[in-house]
Amino acid sequence: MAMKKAATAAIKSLRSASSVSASSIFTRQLHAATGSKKIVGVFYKANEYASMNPNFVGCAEGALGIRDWLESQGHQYIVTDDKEGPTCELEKHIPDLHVLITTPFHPAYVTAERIKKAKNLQLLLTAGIGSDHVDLQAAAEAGLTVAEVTGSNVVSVAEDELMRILILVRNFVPGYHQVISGDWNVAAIAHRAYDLEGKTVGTFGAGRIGRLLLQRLKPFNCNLLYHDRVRMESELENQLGAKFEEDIDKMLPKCDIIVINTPLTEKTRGMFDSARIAKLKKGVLIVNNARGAIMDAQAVADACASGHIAGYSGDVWNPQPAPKDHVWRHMPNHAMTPHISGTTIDAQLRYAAGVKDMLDKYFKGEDFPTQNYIVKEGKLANRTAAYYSSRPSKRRVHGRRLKTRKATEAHLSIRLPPLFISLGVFGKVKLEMADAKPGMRKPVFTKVDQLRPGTSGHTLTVKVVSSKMVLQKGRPDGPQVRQMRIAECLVGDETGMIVFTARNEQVDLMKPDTTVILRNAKIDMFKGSMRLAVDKWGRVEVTDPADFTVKEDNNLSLVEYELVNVVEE
Ligand SMILES: NC(=O)c1ccc[n+]([C@@H]2O[C@H](COP(=O)([O-])OP(=O)(O)OC[C@H]3O[C@@H](n4cnc5c(N)ncnc54)[C@H](O)[C@@H]3O)[C@@H](O)[C@H]2O)c1
Repeated sequence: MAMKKAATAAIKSLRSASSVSASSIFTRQLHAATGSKKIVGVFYKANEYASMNPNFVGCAEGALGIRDWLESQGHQYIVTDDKEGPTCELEKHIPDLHVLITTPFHPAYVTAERIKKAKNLQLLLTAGIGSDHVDLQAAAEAGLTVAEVTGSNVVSVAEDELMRILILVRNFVPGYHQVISGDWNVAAIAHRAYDLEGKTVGTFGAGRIGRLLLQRLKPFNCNLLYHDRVRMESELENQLGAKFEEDIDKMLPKCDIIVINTPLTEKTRGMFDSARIAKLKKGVLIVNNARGAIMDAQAVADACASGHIAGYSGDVWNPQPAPKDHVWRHMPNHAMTPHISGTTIDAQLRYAAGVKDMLDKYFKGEDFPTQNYIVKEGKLANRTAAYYSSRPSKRRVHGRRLKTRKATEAHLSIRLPPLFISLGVFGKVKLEMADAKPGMRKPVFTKVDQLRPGTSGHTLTVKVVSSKMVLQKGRPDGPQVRQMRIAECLVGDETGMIVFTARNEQVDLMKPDTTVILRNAKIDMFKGSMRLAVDKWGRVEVTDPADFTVKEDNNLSLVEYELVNVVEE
């Protein structure tokens, strides 16, 4: 009950999300204090399974594989699964912890009350995606930073959704039970088993997971629909073969299968109530790996009982762990599991790497990757404010300067950069953030004019046109431990030119007329324009001179982008 209240409060309190202003809040400076930190992690306990796989880092015993690393730097790291009630282990550490790492799979509900008690708290990290278990408004008011590992388990969830669709369409679960119980009754399965081909599948939400699902569904020759706050670029729509539906209530009744892929917000909480469900096709199948509370639990159970919903599958519940008497455990035609889709071993390694990367940046006073912020030092991140805003008609997106107010969303890359993590005894593991594939991925070379805001993971061959040192701190033989040098370089190929920000040793490589390969480069925005950079996950390599002439009259860094309001109809 307490957990339910906390989650409700988290969303309710966001009603005034857009009214939180930097001046009205008490900001606990994220990077102000140095020295030893007390870090607490709350993860599910694995007991006898903990030692079965050295890469099982997502459990309490595995502790994200960062214990040795943290302790070697003098930090205190406490890990528990005990998260409920006034005497739980987590509660004991609330008054003096600096960082709290939580996960959606075993959510520690971070209520306003807990935040108030946590006087030293600076940073809340979600190992995974979805921070609705945190009272974000209270976190913002306390000046905290909340960040998650955006993109870390999107492939895991999209694959799982595809599996659930097939399980429901084929009426798989009763067949499995027959085998276990010694039965053999083909008719009991076959009378309601179908092919996926030719069915209409609609996703409510087409962000990272929704798009990956559409991509995976394309070869099945379905009729693919999507509804989202913002329409994709038409090129991406064509690639995915999906049709945009502006009105959710016009899309839903067309669907044989509905998949939920939006966050839980004030707007999506309880959206699928009995009235909306009544308007769905009789016999509809629903897959929901997004959040349990997007559904009215009883309405779903009733519709499963009446047959209006012919099958419901997902891994998310409200609350979690689901109580033994949760109505979804006992409704007919369900294929529910505990919250597992986003915590495959591959996903664990990715979100562990993401958490480690953010902690490292936190200790060094560096910013996190922009897309990870949910609340940044007391201010709701743009994305959060847009999703959670109580004003239904507006959304801020990053887009090219547009003549009309109606914009398509800037390309949202679903290819995220590779991450490397040193996992203590497990050694160095190569990780791909979103499109994980075993082994090394062949780099795909990009041309300069294909670069877009908000993208990363680019590999390009460019010539250095010019290089100008803009910052130099510390001498190699000086008292500072670290030297810092930054040069702004113009680099380009036959399609265009862009400013590349070179740091430290990179500066030495960026000599005019040199040809370099920039591996895993990313776009940073500086005063509304794009700049290219290569951080520690990428590489700058000098290569053989290229034979192209740089197209100097197409300087992408001179194109100004702005945040535009997109009016939803
Ligand atoms: N089950 C799991 O293990 C698991 C793992 C990861 C994520 N998730 C859930 O999936 C959700 C989606 O993840 P993602 O990475 O695709 O996020 P995302 O931010 O990339 O995409 C979310 C999409 O939902 C859209 N949206 C938000 N509010 C909307 C509204 N009211 N109406 C229409 N569209 C709306 C956004 O525009 C965006 O395109 C997460 O928020 C999380 O709750 C679950």
